[in-house]
Amino acid sequence: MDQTPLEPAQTQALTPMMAQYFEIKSVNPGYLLFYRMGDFYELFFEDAEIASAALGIVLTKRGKHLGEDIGMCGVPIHAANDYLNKLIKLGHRVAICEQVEDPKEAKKRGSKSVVKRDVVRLITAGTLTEDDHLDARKSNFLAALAMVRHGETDFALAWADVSTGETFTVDLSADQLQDELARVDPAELLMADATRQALVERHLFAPAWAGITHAAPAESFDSETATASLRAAFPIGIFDPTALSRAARAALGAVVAYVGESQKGVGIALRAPVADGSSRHLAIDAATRSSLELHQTQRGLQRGSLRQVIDLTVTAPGSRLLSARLAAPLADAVAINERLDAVGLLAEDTMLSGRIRSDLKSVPDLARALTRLALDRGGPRDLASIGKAVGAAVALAGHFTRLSDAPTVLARLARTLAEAPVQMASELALALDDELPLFSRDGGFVRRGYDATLDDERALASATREVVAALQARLIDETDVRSLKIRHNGVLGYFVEVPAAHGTKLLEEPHRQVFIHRQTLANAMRFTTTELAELEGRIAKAHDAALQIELTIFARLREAVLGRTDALRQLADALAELDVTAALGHLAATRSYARPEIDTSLAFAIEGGRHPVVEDMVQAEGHSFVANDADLSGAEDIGGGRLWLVTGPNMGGKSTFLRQNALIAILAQMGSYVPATSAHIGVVDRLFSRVGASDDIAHGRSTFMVEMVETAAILNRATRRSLVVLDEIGRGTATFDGLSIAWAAVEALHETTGCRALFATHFHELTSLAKTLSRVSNVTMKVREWEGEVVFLHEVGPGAADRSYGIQVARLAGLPEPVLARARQVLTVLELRSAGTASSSQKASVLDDLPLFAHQPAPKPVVHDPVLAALDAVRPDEMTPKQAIEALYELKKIRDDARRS
Ligand SMILES: Nc1ncnc2c1ncn2[C@@H]1O[C@H](COP(=O)(O)OP(=O)(O)OP(=O)(O)O)[C@@H](O)[C@H]1O
Repeated sequence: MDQTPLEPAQTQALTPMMAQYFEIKSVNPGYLLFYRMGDFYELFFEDAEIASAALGIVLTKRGKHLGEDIGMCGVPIHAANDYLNKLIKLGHRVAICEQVEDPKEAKKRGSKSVVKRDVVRLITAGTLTEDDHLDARKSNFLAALAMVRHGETDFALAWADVSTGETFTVDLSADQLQDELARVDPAELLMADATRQALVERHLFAPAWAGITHAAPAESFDSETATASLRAAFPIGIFDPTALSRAARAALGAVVAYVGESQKGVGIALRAPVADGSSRHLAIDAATRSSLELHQTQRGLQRGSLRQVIDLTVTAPGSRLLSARLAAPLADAVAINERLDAVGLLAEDTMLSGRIRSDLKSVPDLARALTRLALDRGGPRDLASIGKAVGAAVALAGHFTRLSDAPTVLARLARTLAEAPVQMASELALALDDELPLFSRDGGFVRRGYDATLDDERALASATREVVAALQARLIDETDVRSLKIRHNGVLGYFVEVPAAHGTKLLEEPHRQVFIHRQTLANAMRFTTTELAELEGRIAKAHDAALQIELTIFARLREAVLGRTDALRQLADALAELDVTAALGHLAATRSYARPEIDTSLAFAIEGGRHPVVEDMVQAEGHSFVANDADLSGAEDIGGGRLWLVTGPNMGGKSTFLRQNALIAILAQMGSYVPATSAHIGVVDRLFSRVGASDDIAHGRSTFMVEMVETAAILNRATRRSLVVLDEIGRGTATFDGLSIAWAAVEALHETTGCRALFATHFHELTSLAKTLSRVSNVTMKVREWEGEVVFLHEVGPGAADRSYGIQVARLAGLPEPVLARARQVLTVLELRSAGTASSSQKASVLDDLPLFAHQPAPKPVVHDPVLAALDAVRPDEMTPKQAIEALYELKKIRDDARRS
């Protein structure tokens, strides 16, 4: 244990340890340095201040540097993971600096010499591999954004989940950046300073990136250097870096460099990159993702998101794949139908899907275990996980044998499962014990009977323990101390212990020839003997020998596993895909979802559609969800898809109806059945949904400004194949401006874009557009008025609402009655005025008081009352009875006079 104090600097010279600290710190800028000292990681100077504040641990001092106190705080090794987790979640990066030699070696160089230390690993949000740090059901991506300029500016994004090895690249134009990053949702984003600056200048740097972005040196984005490093990182033959664009090469190069640097020479375990062309996917922009609450609600919660409702997977990798599919539904009818065929079979054959799901439950996270082994960070439990996964795959493959005509996807999965490396798995099952330690260095993980030499060494070790017992019995006999015991602890090793009362006996002749005193405690005395020391040596040797054999076996098994990396990765993919398929089948079967008909038409015909999340909530409250139809189907020859104008009262269910149709499109295209009785959807290329406004105060944009920027994006980017779902465009400004903008937007969507669209509005004037625009129809959310109350039927029917029932809703919300009464009064006059039937006195009496907030009830005029004034003047305590009677008469007289006047 190296506890060399940081001596107060008498001169400006550094102590050797501080010199070492500064040297290591200077090559790892931007990282909190966890500097190993004995059983602690210590942090110094500013790092200590940051960590103590972030972790709530005590900031102490340790010596001085340049006359100033050196701040210090430390975390114990055994609890370091928890502290690391906290720091990483707060966006910090940590360099782990270990002692890389035995302190005894350092001592040999002189008593003042410092133990050699080096950084063995950089821990950052995007490069985590341990289960302790990772969310099992979430991918953890490190992304790098590269920018190259040659006339036009090109961008590319590369991203990798270091824990599973999955790696992707995509080329992007400037206007795709925000959407793609919202899809990938990286834990850490790298870019060169110049790129960041250029993005900021062009208003392309999204505020959400600030917390996850780290600067990477420009050199690591060099596409030429990258070519060489990529060739080294990925096996030739599987991947050719020159097939990538310059930008993609640069981005991938930066990912590889950063991962390599973070693992400090242990190597990188990434899979051959997949070019993830965004044209394969249904494009969903960042605002749509957040408005539809796909992965989390707008308040950042999992509960209430679409994912939470549809994720019935039973394994963590399955859940990650489902999440990825939800983030990137397909845009290719053939591929979607292939997925649906597989889901369909499992939805119908509930026996089969039940068996599959029950077998999958015990399948461990193969991909992450494999990566840990590849990075030499894995232990016996990772080996066992792999064996278990292979074993389960074989059992799962068995379920498919009776299927004669399996859908393409299931047939492919069944083939991969059947090809699982069974022999390797049986070897693992033979070798590994049932109870396993976390680390191989702890030993005791090889099953008895697997290796004869190991069994011999173990027998020797336990035999020597029996010899210890025999020695104890002999020593008791020889000394006649019945309470003599041979014990063991970490400091002394084996020793003889006798109660204090007998200690002196052993210090005297003849026993002092045999017993060597080691320690005196309050009530015991400890000794050793030459024989015991020898025995201890033999036990340690046998134990060491056994451990060495176990480590060799571990290394061999690890090599065998890594030799099958490709097959195992494919197996991991297949298991995850099977889980997703079975989960979607289960979802379809248990929630009455229907298979959507997917083709390349411009159809969008939903019968009995439901909102998957609101349905759950409404049902939980004991109500039933009202299903609604939508038909936006169009055709090229009539100019495109249809546009429904949805009017209706507040709280009537407009937003729910709009959102449910967008969600049905997403579910259908990710290859899931949908909450409807039937659905026919011509593949949508882009989905835009603006339901529910949000401020972007952090970005200095008002609600209205955000709405206009987003509307502009839709009008500029939507195509005939798109689905646009818009809620109350134009409400954030003056009525006429808002109405005009909404009016023009509907016209543009109808005349120019021709996309399928739902447009909810409170501007009832818009409904007259249905008369002039051929593909526009009016629908309304039905309500019934009952005893002055409004009853929401949540039912969509043809026609236009004539009123919004805003005041009734305000009443439900608890607005004070006087305000409601006044609102009713104003509303009546406004309605009469717009109908041109208000009388002049109505206009004068109410409208003069507009705008609304000028209507506070006028204070009552202060009327001078002479009786009250006279009464005020009366001083009863100062009056005689006679005066009192006179005052009474006077008051009555004043009252009578006042009445007369
Ligand atoms: N189809 C439905 N069946 C049953 N309940 C529904 C249905 N649609 C909506 N609701 C219920 O009505 C509530 C209000 O719905 P929603 O937010 O869609 O109304 P809205 O018309 O958009 O209101 P606003 O115009 O005030 O935003 C929902 O939270 C839900 O509880």
